[in-house]
Amino acid sequence: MKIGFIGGGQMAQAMISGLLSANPDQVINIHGGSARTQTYAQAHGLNYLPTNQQVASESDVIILACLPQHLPTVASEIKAVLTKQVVISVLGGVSLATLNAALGTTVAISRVLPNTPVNVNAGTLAYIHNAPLMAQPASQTQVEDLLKQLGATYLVAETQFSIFSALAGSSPAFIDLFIDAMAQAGVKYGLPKDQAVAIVTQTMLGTALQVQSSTQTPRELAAAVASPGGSTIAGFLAMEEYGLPTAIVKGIDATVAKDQAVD
Ligand SMILES: NC(=O)C1=CN([C@@H]2O[C@H](COP(=O)(O)OP(=O)(O)OC[C@H]3O[C@@H](n4cnc5c(N)ncnc54)[C@H](O)[C@@H]3O)[C@@H](O)[C@H]2O)C=CC1
Ligand SMILES: O=C(O)[C@@H]1CCC=N1
Repeated sequence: MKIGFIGGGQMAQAMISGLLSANPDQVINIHGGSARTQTYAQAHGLNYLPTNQQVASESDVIILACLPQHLPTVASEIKAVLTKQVVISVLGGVSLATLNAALGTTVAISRVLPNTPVNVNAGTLAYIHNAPLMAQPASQTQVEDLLKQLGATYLVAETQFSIFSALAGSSPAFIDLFIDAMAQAGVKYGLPKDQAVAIVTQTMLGTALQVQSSTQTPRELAAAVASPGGSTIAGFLAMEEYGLPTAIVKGIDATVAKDQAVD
């Protein structure tokens, strides 16, 4: 199976890194809007093609990884050569209806929302297939198997894509912000920044594994950390007083609103 990427930016590179780790022999065609994609392709042993149309005609699965605003141009370039290929779109906020209107109503399309940890095969990905793809069980399995190489996959209703995008697609940025803020506090108290980042990251990994394997809720696990009269409850209450939980929900509200405004 040949995979073709249209767009060679952050998300394409993260997916390519994950796909090649899972299968170093994977054939990947690619075209992007700038010369940088060609340089990137050469450095990673990809097959750089001079047009989006060639990527589309020479691939079995086409991954649309350009920006949402590039869709009309890209669709006009590839539409004529779409026959049996399956299209995976990772365009944030762009519905299957819009994709079908741009690419043709008979084209098999999967709308996918990945996140950057796909680059270490630890992504969180939402997917939903359109009717033509639903009518092709073998192609459906092909797409789902491809996505599973990149991380945990969730079949998500289209109405839930915006909140999924905020909680999984955008949240690596929010979590990076949290890690960095904690590490800054570490620096304030004399730790070297890299050591502080390593300590916070390891703690986050451990906590995530604990939440995943526990029957207790995150609130209950937090309560177990906060010894009566101890230091944790003092910090916890100060974070609440300064609005950390509200700030997070407001951030998610803004993220969802922006995503919903794309289509
Ligand atoms: N970065 C992320 O964490 C996530 C991104 N996405 C989606 O992935 C898509 C790409 O986002 P990023 O990689 O972050 O942006 P980016 O700006 O890093 O990459 C965009 C790419 O599209 C290319 N491009 C521009 N015009 C083109 C054209 N006419 N034909 C082919 N390629 C063209 C650019 O050269 C660039 O390589 C977006 O639709 C975004 O919503 C989805 C989930 C997460
Ligand atoms: O920022 C964005 O628009 C994309 C969608 C989710 C993550 N990155």
